[in-house]
Amino acid sequence: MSIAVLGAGAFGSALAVALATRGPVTLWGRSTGWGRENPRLPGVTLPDAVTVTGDLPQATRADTLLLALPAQKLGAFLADHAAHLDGKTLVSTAKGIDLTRLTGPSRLIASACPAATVAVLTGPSFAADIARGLPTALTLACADPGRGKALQHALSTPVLRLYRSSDVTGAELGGALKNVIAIAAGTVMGAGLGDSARAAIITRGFAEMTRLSARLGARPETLTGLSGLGDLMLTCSSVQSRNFRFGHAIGSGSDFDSGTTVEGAATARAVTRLAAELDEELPIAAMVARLAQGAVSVENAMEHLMNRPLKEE
Ligand SMILES: NC(=O)c1ccc[n+]([C@@H]2O[C@H](COP(=O)([O-])OP(=O)(O)OC[C@H]3O[C@@H](n4cnc5c(N)ncnc54)[C@H](O)[C@@H]3O)[C@@H](O)[C@H]2O)c1
Ligand SMILES: O=P(O)(O)OC[C@H](O)CO
Repeated sequence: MSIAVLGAGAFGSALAVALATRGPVTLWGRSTGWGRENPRLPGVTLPDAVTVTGDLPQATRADTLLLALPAQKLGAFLADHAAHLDGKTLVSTAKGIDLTRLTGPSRLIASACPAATVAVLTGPSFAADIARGLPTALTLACADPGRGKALQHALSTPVLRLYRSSDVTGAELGGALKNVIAIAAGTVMGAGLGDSARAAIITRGFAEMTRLSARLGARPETLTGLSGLGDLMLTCSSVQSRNFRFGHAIGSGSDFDSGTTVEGAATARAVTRLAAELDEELPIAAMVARLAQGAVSVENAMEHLMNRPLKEE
């Protein structure tokens, strides 16, 4: 299997570093003038086995392409480059729901590249941890069991352990939705509301994740696996998380660099629209969407969530 990573941000670069321990990897990016150390992944020198290129036709000669672009950029990228991508094995690593089409990456890929094999690589993993070779376990989801097994073996390393799933919908929803709840958890901590409040928001957020995912056809056990609960735990508890830090800035009224990729902000809006279409109530996600747009104060958001009608758990 020949492998290229498309998207030379923090995660694409980290995956290239990890997979280069197994053999040659091509890393494609729009701008690659930074040489062997990507500013999005500071302190990491790309090994010789990684070929960095800005030439997409060259990169897409590989049969397996890992798509490491932000979710809101993926649709346009696929539309622009479908001729180079269709027919390949395309593995999405994006954790978000497209705001215009209200679908996850797998359906975006399938509609732009109908002859491609689609897979999703997701789960608890900070780019910096993967690049440093720290032990990490992820989910590799592919509807085709044979192809899924081949990918699982080709993309695992002694420190990057992949579990296989055929539930593509569940795997990608877990990764997208946990980012929304991480913003909520960060907001709680930034506002100084305490660890108990964070536990409550994570737990009730997870209930929203499982409810929406079930409506969209995900298997419940996928949500309790690495791609759902596992990633939720990581992202809601670490300042390494950009979604958590974004929420923390909202809660504490601090500035936040708008150039940072924060998938949960747009995904909260997408989820709110999706929930309305499905007549499903997701109060935390809805509040995150409003907080992220500055449409409600933290105080009013918390008051609203705490004073909803009392209900059964
Ligand atoms: N960073 C992590 O720890 C991590 C871990 C797991 C999954 N992810 C997921 O990976 C995805 C990418 O995140 P990241 O951390 O690499 O973000 P990043 O901000 O570090 O990098 C994004 C990259 O995408 C490129 N890009 C944006 N639009 C593009 C386009 N139209 N064409 C080509 N390139 C384009 C940018 O130039 C940039 O290099 C996100 O969905 C994220 O949730 C990230
Ligand atoms: O930095 P974040 O919040 O985008 O999280 C990165 C990964 O998704 C964690 O698994």
